[in-house]
Amino acid sequence: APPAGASGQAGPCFAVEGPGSDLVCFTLSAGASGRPEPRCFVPAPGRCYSLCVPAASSVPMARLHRRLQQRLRQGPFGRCRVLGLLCYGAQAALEKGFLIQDPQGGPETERALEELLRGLGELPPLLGVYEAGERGELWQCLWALRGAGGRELLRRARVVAAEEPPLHPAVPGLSHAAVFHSLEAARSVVEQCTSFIPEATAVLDLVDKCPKQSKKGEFPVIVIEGLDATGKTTVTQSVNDSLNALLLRSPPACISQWRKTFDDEPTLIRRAFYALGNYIVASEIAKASTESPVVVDRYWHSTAAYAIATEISGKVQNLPPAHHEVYQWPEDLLKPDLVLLLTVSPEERIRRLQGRGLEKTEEETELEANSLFPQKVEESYKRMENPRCQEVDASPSREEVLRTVLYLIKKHCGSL
Ligand SMILES: Nc1ncnc2c1ncn2[C@@H]1O[C@H](COP(=O)(O)OP(=O)(O)OP(=O)(O)O)[C@@H](O)[C@H]1O
Ligand SMILES: Cc1cn([C@H]2C[C@H](O)[C@@H](COP(=O)(O)O)O2)c(=O)[nH]c1=O
Repeated sequence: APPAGASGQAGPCFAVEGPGSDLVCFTLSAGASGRPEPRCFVPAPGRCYSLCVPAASSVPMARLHRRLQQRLRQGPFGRCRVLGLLCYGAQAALEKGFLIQDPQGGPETERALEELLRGLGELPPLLGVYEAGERGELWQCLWALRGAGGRELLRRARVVAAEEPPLHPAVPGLSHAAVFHSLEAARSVVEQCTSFIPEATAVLDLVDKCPKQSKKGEFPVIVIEGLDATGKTTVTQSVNDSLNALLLRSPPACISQWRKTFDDEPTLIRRAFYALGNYIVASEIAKASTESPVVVDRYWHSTAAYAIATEISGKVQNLPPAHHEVYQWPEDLLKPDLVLLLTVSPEERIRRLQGRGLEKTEEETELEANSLFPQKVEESYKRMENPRCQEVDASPSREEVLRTVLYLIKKHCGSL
């Protein structure tokens, strides 16, 4: 079999979220490298496979990745563990894919993967198959699937552990694939969706009708941010009553009926939709703040924080470091005067989520509230800059939280 690269140099690097949410990194080597095998693979008699989709920032590729993700949850893959895989390298753009661990081995999973890949028809289908060598070492065979059921071995390389990169591999691509820093960047993604999401045209029409470069009026604009069930709706409504303000929210009412449609799309498209929503809200703020104070339930900080936390797998430490460009406010988006971040302990948030009695079971609520995701969202909020979020402990009674919030508004925005 051909070695890994003509010069025998190591191939691309891969990162997979392993047990305990640690990022497990591995690379390919032409022969013995002295490095140990990575920890994320199933031992014999299980089998492991991988597949990758290039360029997560392109709409067709993001859709392809989503299709694969959905298919890998069904049918013959039910017994497999499917982990997110990132393929990165010095020159190459980030690729996103999957590591499929079949604990039983056997030919069914490989056959089903071949069939899945051949059915895609948009990419040269490449399938990584992992196999143990004679001394227990691990090899990756990269197969190109050809017509009439044939396949060609492109490379066979030893799988060895790699050091974790200083930045999570998804960080460099965040500004292209998830956190849009201009109206134009988000608009161009949604524009590419008009042929398969009819609602995208309506969203673009609404955005295009908004005056560009909206300017704030003389009244203060206060944004309330925070995780689900931290009390934003409760606070915004009471602040509104107290200040005789106008209440707005992101995404704005005029596009919220299409939210479910965009929520079902790949993150690239979903994030562009939320980003555009903020520009519509900005024009609503501009108008309203000439007449009264404005309170906004979620705005840009939510859009960015949820996007970052979704894209960055693993632990809170994997987030982009403080002061990274993803935490900066977009230059073309109207800025509020004050952003308050409501925080409560995970236990109190569970109580409030359960108190609302929505469709989740107790166990699901606890899992959601204790997972790393809300921690990453909250930490991202705290790293936002210019304007930064001012944290408010929202665990006391409704009345006390309202008093604190009104005090902060008065302090920052003067007499109202
Ligand atoms: N200070 C408080 N003390 C106790 N319960 C509260 C307090 N503030 C809000 N709640 C309750 O917590 C639950 C969640 O509050 P709320 O709906 O205001 O949160 P939210 O942040 O707007 O949530 P979401 O973002 O999911 O819409 C509600 O049942 C609400 O009555
Ligand atoms: C505005 C906005 C929201 N989201 C996410 C955050 C929450 O989990 C849900 C629901 O929010 P809501 O307050 O109940 O409306 O939507 C997001 O990911 N990006 C955004 O810009």
